Amino acid sequence: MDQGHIRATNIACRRGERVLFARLSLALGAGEALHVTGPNGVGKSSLIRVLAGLLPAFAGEVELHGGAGLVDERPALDPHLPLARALAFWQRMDGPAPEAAAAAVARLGLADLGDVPVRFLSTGQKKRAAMARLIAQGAPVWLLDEPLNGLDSAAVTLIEGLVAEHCAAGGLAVVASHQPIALPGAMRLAIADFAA
Ligand SMILES: Nc1ncnc2c1ncn2[C@@H]1O[C@H](COP(=O)(O)OP(=O)(O)OP(=O)(O)O)[C@@H](O)[C@H]1O
Repeated sequence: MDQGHIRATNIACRRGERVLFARLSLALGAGEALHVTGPNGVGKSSLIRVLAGLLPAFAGEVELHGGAGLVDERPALDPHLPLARALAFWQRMDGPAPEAAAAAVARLGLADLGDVPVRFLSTGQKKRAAMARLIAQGAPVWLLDEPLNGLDSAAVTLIEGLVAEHCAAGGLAVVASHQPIALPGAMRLAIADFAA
């Protein structure tokens, strides 16, 4: 995997008329993880979108090196396609590694769901499918917005393990989660500390 890094310097985020946070800086390199915490509405998703380049920072700079993969609440896969075809589409777009894609499908317990249209998958199955796509992407930088939403306890443990493995392999992860997530050695950032 290529090495990635991400650095945000003195960023602020404005949504509508409100500045959600300001003077927020962070830096992560290979092997590091950051847990972004805070209550509903504090700006966790907004920070992830600023880091992903999907939302311009109101102030400050974001530098991201290496490919980035994003998993958030938005649909990751075509809802009309059977799961296997939806994943294969992205694997052709993203991925040099079909073996990694197949291994991810098996690891995430999706192997028997290949014929099921994505729109019929349960909330937890959709989240696991989004993670399978992310793994097959092979990007060093993972941006995860509430990756545990809708997951049962076994799937929570699985996602925690996948993030740990990604970091152990030299990737990095920024994980926004209002609920606890076991990320050994992770830094923590409470967005409320940067309220404007
Ligand atoms: N496009 C928008 N225009 C105006 N306000 C917005 C917009 N998008 C989000 N907001 C507001 O910005 C605030 C932060 O939203 P955000 O989704 O980043 O919070 P969050 O910490 O991820 O919350 P949650 O834990 O509920 O997912 C909220 O008050 C939300 O209503």
